[in-house]
Amino acid sequence: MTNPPTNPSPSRAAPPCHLVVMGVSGSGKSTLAAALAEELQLPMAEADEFHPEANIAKMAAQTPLTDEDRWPWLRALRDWMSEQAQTGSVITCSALRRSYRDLLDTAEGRVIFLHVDVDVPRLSTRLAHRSGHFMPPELLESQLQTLEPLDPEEDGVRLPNDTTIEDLLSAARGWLSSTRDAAASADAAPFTDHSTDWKNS
Ligand SMILES: Nc1ncnc2c1ncn2[C@@H]1O[C@H](COP(=O)(O)OP(=O)(O)OP(=O)(O)O)[C@@H](O)[C@H]1O
Ligand SMILES: O=C(O)[C@H](O)[C@@H](O)[C@H](O)[C@H](O)CO
Repeated sequence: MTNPPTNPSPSRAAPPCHLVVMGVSGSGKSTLAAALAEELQLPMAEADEFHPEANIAKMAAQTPLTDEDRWPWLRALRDWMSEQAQTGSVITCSALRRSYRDLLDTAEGRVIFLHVDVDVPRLSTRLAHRSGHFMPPELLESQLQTLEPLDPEEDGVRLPNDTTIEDLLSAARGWLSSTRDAAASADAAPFTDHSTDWKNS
């Protein structure tokens, strides 16, 4: 994870937001989250960094995590998000079930879910070509079975990642701009954008 920016903009007036980049293993969460954190100059954390060693060992041994394995991990992540309430944050977290997202949503500040979604053949290919990651492709089936897509009343959006990473980033920018504009017109912009103009970049 990275530390909060040391020189946050003094003009930051809008309520900060937490962007939870969610989805199954290998969907592209880290790729998107890193790009957004850089553009928005927000602190970023990878949920994998919050797993106890026992969880990592379990997954590496091709055993899916249970709810009981996940609750303490999700609470630790939620607490980190609350610590970033002054700036907002970007985090990667599978957040597969609605109940997991509801827990994360108790962090201080607005919590937005960006669901990175990839069709299964592409996902399998990308995972097969990935190396140096503890998560085995054999757990993909369990990830897909556990995944509960965003409900309409949840604060967030599904972003397909079936083409290029640039397309994914562009879709995320577009949706975040529109939700920012909607919130601004209700006098509650969701976050301060530090890039020059990310709508047109
Ligand atoms: N649009 C894309 N086109 C091609 N490759 C992609 C695309 N998006 C992601 N990838 C690749 O797919 C792999 C998985 O991406 P990434 O690590 O970002 O996923 P993740 O959801 O963070 O995975 P995990 O949860 O298992 O850590 C990486 O090798 C990444 O470079
Ligand atoms: O809820 C889970 O089962 C875990 O978060 C997994 O999704 C992995 O940690 C991650 O995908 C690997 O990077």
